[in-house]
Amino acid sequence: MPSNCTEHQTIDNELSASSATEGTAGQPQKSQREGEAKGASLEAQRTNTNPNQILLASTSSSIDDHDEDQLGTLPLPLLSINRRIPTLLPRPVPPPSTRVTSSYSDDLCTCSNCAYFSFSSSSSSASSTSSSSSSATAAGTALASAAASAVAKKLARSVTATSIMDMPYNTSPSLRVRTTSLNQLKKTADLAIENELHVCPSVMSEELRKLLPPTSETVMTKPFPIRGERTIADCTTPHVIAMVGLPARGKTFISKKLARYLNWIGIATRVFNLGEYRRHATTAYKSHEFFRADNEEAMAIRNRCANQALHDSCDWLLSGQGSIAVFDATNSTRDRRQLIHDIVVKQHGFRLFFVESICDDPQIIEQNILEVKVSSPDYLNMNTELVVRDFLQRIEHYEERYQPIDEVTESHLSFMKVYNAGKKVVVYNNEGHVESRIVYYLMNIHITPRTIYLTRHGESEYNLSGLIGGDSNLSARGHQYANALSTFIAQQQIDGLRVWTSWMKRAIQTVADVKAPQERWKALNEIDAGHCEEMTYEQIKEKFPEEFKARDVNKFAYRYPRGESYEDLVARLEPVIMELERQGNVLVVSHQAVLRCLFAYFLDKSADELPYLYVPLHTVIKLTPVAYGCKVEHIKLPIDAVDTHRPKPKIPGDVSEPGLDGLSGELVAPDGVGKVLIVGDDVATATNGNGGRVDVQAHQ
Ligand SMILES: O=P(O)(O)OC[C@H]1O[C@@](CO)(OP(=O)(O)O)[C@@H](O)[C@@H]1O
Repeated sequence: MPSNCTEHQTIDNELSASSATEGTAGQPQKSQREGEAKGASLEAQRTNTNPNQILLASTSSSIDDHDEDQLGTLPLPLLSINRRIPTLLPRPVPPPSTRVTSSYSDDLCTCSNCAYFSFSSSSSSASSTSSSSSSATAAGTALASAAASAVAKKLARSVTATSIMDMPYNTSPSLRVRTTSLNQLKKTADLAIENELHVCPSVMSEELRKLLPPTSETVMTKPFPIRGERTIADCTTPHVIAMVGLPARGKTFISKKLARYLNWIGIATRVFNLGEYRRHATTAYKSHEFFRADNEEAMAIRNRCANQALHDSCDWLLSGQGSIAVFDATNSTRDRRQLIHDIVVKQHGFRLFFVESICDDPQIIEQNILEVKVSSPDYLNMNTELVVRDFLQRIEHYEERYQPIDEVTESHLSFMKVYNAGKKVVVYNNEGHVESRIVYYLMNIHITPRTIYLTRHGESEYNLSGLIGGDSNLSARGHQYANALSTFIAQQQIDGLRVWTSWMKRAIQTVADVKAPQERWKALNEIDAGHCEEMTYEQIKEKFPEEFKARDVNKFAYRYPRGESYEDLVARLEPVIMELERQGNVLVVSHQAVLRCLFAYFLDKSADELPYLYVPLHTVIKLTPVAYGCKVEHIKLPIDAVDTHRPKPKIPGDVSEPGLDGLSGELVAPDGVGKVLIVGDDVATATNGNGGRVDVQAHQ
């Protein structure tokens, strides 16, 4: 867009700023190949420096038992009030030469507002540095009139005959609808309003503007921010989520699960578990006596640990490393909560949200003790019965002082109460986007035992020829897998199983014989490779070498021209995860990239690891929730298939390094995620555990 028009310059600047804050915008158009290599490496640097791209793995171990309520009488160490409140997820702004201000920047404006014309590239740097807003010079005007017809022609061409490759790259999936609108636009261009199309977008009618292809500007319309995009001010304020509740009420379960979810959607979150602080500070735990209110020595230790954990949570947020700290402790007295409020809200200006877990169902409590307390380091080598007895006494000590959050006396707090693992939920003073998402997520999770089965479709015709994307049929071996899968599923006798597939033929054909209710999810469709659809990796490298290299540099953030990135996929899959959380037993039949995203959610994998997770064909991944983690079993059904896994090459863009040969019987996943269970020809025998190898990893 010409930038010496004041109006345009403003828009340019906005767009530049917006490009700079978006994780995916700013890729040069085809005509600017010169700058692409540089742009790609800058993009990589830029995304690498975005802390939000690096999902923080929870530092908490599988250890639970943080139920260290405190009296809240000791003052917490004073933290500096003047410390910087971090603007989360800072993103260095790329130099102007690499910015693309707008997808219209190639277009020439003939509107009366503009006195500047340029036939050159879309990069804003040259024009923005050389121009001034008042430079409606006579020369410019003369040039304008001389060029007017050429401009009109060029615009007409660009509107009516824009090839897909000339379309802007920075399209978000949520906006894909606009691509379709372009066709409408082309038709419209033939009609009477052609003249209007020749004006710059800033002076176009709102109606017409809506039909133009998406730009970095329109990325803002995403339903919620994803990694690297902080379009909602609420997300820039650090949050402390403080748990509340008696011991064995599932606080650690909620904390860890919530952190895993938030990290997965791109909000860096870390759990600060008080039990771990206490165990680190002392090995003095001998029995429930430690938690008696009149045990002064122990109480002093507990208070010190609580102070330290809260202090560390705030420090971590202040350091800018993360956005949400989950303070996993009982926080079961009013005084303690007030103290947390004073530190978190009054002193630091952070947001504070309490999540109280209330449970009076003895079965749930007992199950919790048996599942996670028995294996706690507090009870090493202790007989289960003694553990249960000791723990119940520990709970009694807490009950003496426990004050549930009170709507009247603590009306200034924001909180939610979860009763009996989600039977009832109360939300009070809920504020802002982040809290709403937390509430929504916690309303959807449940603790009923169930199993999730993930599998890719059977081998497809495109898999055989190495083509990515498309919508091809199953190969002959793919059909064999479909048969084997239906046999396997039938043998598992899974209660109330539901089958979810993408809309792709290869996925639907794979479950043709599976006897269970089926649902098709468009959200489960494979990553959209845009211009690279139906090409082999070699062809992409040949035709778009810079693009191919850029993907290897940062595969998670890389967005295919007119297609999607893994980052986009995660955003697209959030509703699927939410619904999976609500369901019982589900078989999900989808695709390599999509299943990597789902798998990463369950295994708490970082954005760096996610795009390289090993999800081979003809293998069922069985996920069973256990304690705070997930048991993973890879069950390879005995039908050969090609291996479509392309490991991260040492040199970006290198296709010479071979992937794994799926036929060679490689057992261990290349990235160490899970192991492979090879079942013999007799699926029934092997999967019943009487034959074959069972290699299982539990991920906490
Ligand atoms: O992100 P990468 O590693 O390219 O993997 C995704 C690719 O996997 C493929 C196969 O190469 O998935 P699938 O066969 O499961 O549909 C492609 O369609 C898809 O583009």
